[in-house]
Parts: sequence; C-alpha cells; structure tokens
Amino acid sequence: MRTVELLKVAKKALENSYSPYSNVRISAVLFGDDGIYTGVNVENASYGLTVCAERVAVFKAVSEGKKNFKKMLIYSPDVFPYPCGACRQVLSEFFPEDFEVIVTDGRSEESFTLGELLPFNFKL
Ligand SMILES: O=c1ccn([C@H]2C[C@H](O)[C@@H](CO)O2)c(=O)[nH]1
Ligand SMILES: [Zn+2]
Repeated sequence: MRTVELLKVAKKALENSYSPYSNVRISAVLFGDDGIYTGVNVENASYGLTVCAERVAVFKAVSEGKKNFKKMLIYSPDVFPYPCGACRQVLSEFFPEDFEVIVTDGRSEESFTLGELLPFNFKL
C-alpha cells in the first residue's frame, strides 16, 4: 500500500482520537503482510494514563497474534508527529531496524527507518 492510501486510512481513523485534554489528534497505521491495523491516541483525566496512537496500533496487532508488518504511517493535522521515545522503544521490540516509519501532518512527510529513529535500542 502506498503512502497516499495509508494517509487516507489514517485520516479516517483519526475521527476516533480521544484527545479532549491536549486537543492533539494522532493516528497510526501499521501495514504489511499481516494486513492493516490502526491506532489513535487515547487520553485520560489522569493525564499519565494516556496511550499514544502508535502503541495502540502495535498492541492491537500483537494481541491478535500479528507481527508481520513493513511500515507504520503516523499522521496528525495538529502537530508534526514524530513518535515519542516510548513508542520508538515499543516499535523496536517487534520490528527490525529497516522497518519504515512515515511521519506526516498532511502537508509534508518524512520517512525514517526504525534504526535511524532509535539507534542502540535496548534489547534482551
Ligand atoms: O508518540 C506520540 C506522542 C504523543 N501522542 C499523543 C499523546 C497525547 O494524547 C498527545 C499529546 O501528547 O499526543 C501520540 O499519540 N504519540
Ligand atoms: Zn508515543
């Protein structure tokens, strides 16, 4: 699936972002041989319990036994959504260094490998 198509999926998923506290809406789309999984950020009145869009997508997939993915597109119309450190670490648990991460605010996009985003990652 091409970036434009992934972006379309991300825009649809964004409708479910639950972000009344920050008003920052983010969605993530995982894509590969195991199909498509989406995630959005889900906030909480106890702010620290918020879960990022990227981790929601990964946990949805992994909890259904799906780990075979090629790339993730991260989209936000509110911020340029570079993934936070926690999400980079979670991605590196399941995906290789050449896994592609596309970051876009709908106006411009940047593409990275996971190895670029999180060099020297912690692994057991
Ligand atoms: O990698 C990130 C970083 C932040 N957020 C969300 C969490 C919160 O709802 C909002 C502002 O931090 O952005 C994500 O979804 N992914
Ligand atoms: Zn995050």
